[in-house]
Amino acid sequence: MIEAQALTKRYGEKLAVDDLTFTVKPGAVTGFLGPNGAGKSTTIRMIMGLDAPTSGEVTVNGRRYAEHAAPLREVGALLEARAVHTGRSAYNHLLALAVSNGIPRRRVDEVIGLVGLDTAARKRAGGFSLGMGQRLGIAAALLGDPATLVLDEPVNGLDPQGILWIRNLLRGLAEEGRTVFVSSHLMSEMALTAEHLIVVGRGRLIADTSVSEFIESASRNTVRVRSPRAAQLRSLLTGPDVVVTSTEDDLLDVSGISATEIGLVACREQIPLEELTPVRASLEEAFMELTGDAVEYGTERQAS
Ligand SMILES: Nc1ncnc2c1ncn2[C@@H]1O[C@H](COP(=O)(O)OP(=O)(O)OP(=O)(O)O)[C@@H](O)[C@H]1O
Repeated sequence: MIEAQALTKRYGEKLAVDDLTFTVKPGAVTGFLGPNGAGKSTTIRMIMGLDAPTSGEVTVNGRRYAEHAAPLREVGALLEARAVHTGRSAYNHLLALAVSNGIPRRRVDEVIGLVGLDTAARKRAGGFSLGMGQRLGIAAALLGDPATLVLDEPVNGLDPQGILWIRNLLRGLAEEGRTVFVSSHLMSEMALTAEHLIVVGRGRLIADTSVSEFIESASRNTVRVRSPRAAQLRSLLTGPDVVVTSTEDDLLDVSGISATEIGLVACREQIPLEELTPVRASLEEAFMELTGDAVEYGTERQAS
């Protein structure tokens, strides 16, 4: 559990984090979203005790980071999305961390297995690809078997397999009952990984909502329908909320009625369909809409 209470960080004139209050609960992946410069990394650094708040506070599992006797056992973090540059093998890197934190040696083998680095563990970590470096970083975060995990932009620069792997891993860790807090500026990725979202802009809280609520509220979902008898189908799609637009003779963009209902109407009237696609592409747009003011405000302020 992570609890921020009126958390504020000022760097000179710059208010990087502005009065943030939120709770990150166990048992779910919570996405921490915001445009560049929104204050995500600063917030994460304060969670991890790497930066002191100007005012307010943030606790992990009920205490400030520095107050934990064995912080690595409470919270694990992946702070930088790049490979570890080290002459040590992955195994020795993890072993050194374990030894200096009083973590038993057998846990090193466990985390290596967990992140799938078995065959590479004895190789020099400096030669790792970005994806392997991420796995090693996550192994280090998991070393103390912490109840809470914090990851700053873990999918940056990863290929699709790497992204899928991280997504499944984070979900699995949340299913085990852990608190998983993961920052990103990619709404689409978070929609697939997280159940809950905390959205910030210009250091301020913009939204604290479930992903499903966010998707529901995110502009109207549409259905793309292609049919050689589009005009006839269009005349049959009626209802108080139904809006149909058309950019091509055989193409309809329909909102206010589900793909299933459209399919049933077409079937009943024996109208052939060549395409029937629910379009949920407005997520990224909705995120831009939500954070747009915050970004514009930032530009204005910086310009003045
Ligand atoms: N040490 C620092 N000194 C001065 N300003 C800082 C410092 N660290 C961050 N800032 C400023 O605080 C604001 C928030 O930065 P932060 O890195 O936390 O944002 P972010 O949401 O993580 O952005 P990004 O997605 O680009 O990483 C930015 O305007 C940044 O320039």
